[in-house]
Amino acid sequence: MSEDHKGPERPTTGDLDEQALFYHRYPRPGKVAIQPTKPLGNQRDLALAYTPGVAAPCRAIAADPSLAAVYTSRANLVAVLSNGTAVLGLGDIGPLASKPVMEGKAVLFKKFADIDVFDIEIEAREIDHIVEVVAALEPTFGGINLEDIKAPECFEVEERLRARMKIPVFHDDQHGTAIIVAAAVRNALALNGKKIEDIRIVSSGAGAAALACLNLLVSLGAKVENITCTDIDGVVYEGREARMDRWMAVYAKKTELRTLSEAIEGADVFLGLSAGGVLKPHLLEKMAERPLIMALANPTPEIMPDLARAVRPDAMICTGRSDFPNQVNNVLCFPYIFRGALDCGATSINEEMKIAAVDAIAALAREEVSEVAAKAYGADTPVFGPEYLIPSPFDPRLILKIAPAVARAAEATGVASRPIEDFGAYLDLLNRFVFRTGLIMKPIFQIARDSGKRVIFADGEDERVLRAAQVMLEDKVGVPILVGRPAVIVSRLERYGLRIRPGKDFEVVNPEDDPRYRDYVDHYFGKVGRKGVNPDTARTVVRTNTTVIAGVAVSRGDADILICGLEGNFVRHLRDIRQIIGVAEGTTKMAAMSLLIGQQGTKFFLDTYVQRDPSAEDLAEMVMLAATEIRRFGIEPKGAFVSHSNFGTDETPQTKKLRQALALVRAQAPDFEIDGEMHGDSALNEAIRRRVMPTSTLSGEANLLIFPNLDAANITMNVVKAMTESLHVGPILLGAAVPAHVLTPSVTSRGVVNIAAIAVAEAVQRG
Ligand SMILES: NC(=O)C1=CN([C@@H]2O[C@H](COP(=O)(O)OP(=O)(O)OC[C@H]3O[C@@H](n4cnc5c(N)ncnc54)[C@H](OP(=O)(O)O)[C@@H]3O)[C@@H](O)[C@H]2O)C=CC1
Ligand SMILES: CC(=O)C(=O)O
Ligand SMILES: [Mg+2]
Repeated sequence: MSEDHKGPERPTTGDLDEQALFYHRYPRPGKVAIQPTKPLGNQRDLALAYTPGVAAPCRAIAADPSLAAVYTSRANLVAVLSNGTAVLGLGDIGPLASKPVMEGKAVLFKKFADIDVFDIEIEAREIDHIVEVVAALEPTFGGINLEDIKAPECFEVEERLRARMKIPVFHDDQHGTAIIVAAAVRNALALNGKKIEDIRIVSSGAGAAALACLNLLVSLGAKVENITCTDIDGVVYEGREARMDRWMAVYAKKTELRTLSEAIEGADVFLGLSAGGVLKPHLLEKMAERPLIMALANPTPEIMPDLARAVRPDAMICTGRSDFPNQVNNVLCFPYIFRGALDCGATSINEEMKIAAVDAIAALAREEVSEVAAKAYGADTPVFGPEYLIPSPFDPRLILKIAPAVARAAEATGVASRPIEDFGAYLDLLNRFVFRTGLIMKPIFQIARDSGKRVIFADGEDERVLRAAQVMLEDKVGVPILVGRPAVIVSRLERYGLRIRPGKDFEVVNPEDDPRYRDYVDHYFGKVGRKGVNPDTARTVVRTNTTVIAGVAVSRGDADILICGLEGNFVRHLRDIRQIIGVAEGTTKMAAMSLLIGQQGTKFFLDTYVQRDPSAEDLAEMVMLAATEIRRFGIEPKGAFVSHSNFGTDETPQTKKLRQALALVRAQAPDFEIDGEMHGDSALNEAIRRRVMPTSTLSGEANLLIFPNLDAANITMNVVKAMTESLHVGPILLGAAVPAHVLTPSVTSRGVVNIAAIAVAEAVQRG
């Protein structure tokens, strides 16, 4: 055990090296560890995981090797393997010193694509030796990611391994880099109007990355005669005596040019995959109009972007670093190309799969950025252009676009040994990984789709609502109506790069100027006139309180659903809804349910926001409302009244209330699986419950937890949410006369879409 929780004080200076050393050292050395995926808590587990039980999967695999994908982690396990001969731009620092980079790649595989990795650093420099070591690893892995092996050895190593192994072998520095470079070049050309067959390219570097990039650009249309390659010895020309190999020789031409300084004259693209600082600013003056400067050496680029920008304000500039725009780095590719390849059991990663990845990445940069993705970009939401040629590595859409495209290409070219049968289900799976809400929300979205139900948003100027409105329109989940000033809405839509426009795509209710204003005031006064509101106040309120405006719209039938609460106080919004919309027929009070979606599962909590101290009758009523709501998710509710008392271990007014509520629910719905009062662990664990109450009418795990009061429900929900990093969907308001929901200010735009879909589904089912 080497965990050191205390450690020294964090570095106080901004020195990146010092901070990086601290990061790598504490609280335990390194960046990765192994995480078991099965329980190992008792003798029985041990007998299954290890001997004698483990013999069963061993025998099965011996009889049918394809079952390794079923009984072991092989199909999701990749080797990140290096001999340390070209570690970033640090050069030949050896395998041991390369380990932090390989651990780093392992983390990226896991974080971005849920792929498990063993980082493997080998002491092997000769091609034969490397090939033998790697080939011998085939039984362990679903794929091999070669990393930081220098040219020219890397080319032959990869060629020979690809021929020998029946799993993907992919040299990331070559192909991962080439895929991103090709996507960035394609998008840059779309902006500067140049054609790939006409552009002149000069490379600094003729190693693994540079040559692979040039090769891919050639296969996409660039002309070999328009490419000049340079390395540490200057221009690669026909007949030169300095280093030359068959891979470089492709680009060696008859030329009098000898230096980068000469070769860069008139170039449209500078491709730097060599070493820090080799491109002097004055050389940029010689490049063609609107050049593309790709200074991709790590950690220090061939030229720093600010120096390049000072000389060539018209240039599009990319680096390999995270601290500048346009990060052209293979991290945008390798997690996802392997995700797609592993998921279809690809036996290799071929040209078609690489080009599918290029297409997907290039197209993604041109799409609008979702709010989830916008978080990846910090304060400013990017819009496709010179400063945003390719997506950020944190863009959650990368996996959704690249992995299926790669898997399809694998299948089309006959290298998929386990073709994906249902791409819709596959996308759901990827979505679940990305958004976690994906699967449980699916039935709701299905009910909501194409319904045409109109959802009015009281906070129509809010960025989250604007983003949600675009998603709703694209996914046909209801028709948004926004309360807000049209000019503000338009300018914000433009700022966030959203395509929808008021009037054309959705309706706006302008609080400052709407022809229905007088009617709305009359309607509102009719609802609240005898509740202490005079006509003057009503006029002011209908100008200024957007929840009231939206409530009146719904009450008059100008909209079907109300969503509010992104700003302000929950209780005040609820008061407006009570006054204008009221409770549903046959219901006495509203309540609020929260849905938490976490790695450990999905749970509904009741009542987390509305009723402070509900009576037994109130509880029974809200449970019945909750059950209807939960069934919309395609889930059969299983309720537990939770308490400090476990099946009568204590007698308090609260426990009596819970028992009465249980009796009332049972009387109304004898088939409802519900029981109580019980401890929280009894609710979630059948074995624990059966020990104290063998005849409990609840089987399995409760999914609806009903609390005796607001404090207990809200506190528990928030603690669970924070401890399990669960996603909160809701609050889902139960019992309003028409679907209406009060969100909380921390909601995300995805949260807005989720609640809108829930409300639309409710409106559809209510008819
Ligand atoms: N942004 C990204 O995603 C990626 C960036 N890279 C970066 O690209 C660079 C090269 O990596 P890789 O191709 O794997 O390594 P290689 O060792 O295979 O190639 C390095 C190339 O750069 C040349 N070179 C080295 N120093 C100079 C110099 N001072 N002037 C001109 N040329 C020079 C080498 O020439 P010679 O052989 O004659 O020494 C060789 O052609 C590294 O900085 C790496 O970090 C690599 C992969 C991905
Ligand atoms: C990014 C990367 O793989 C490199 O610089 O080597
Ligand atoms: Mg590398």
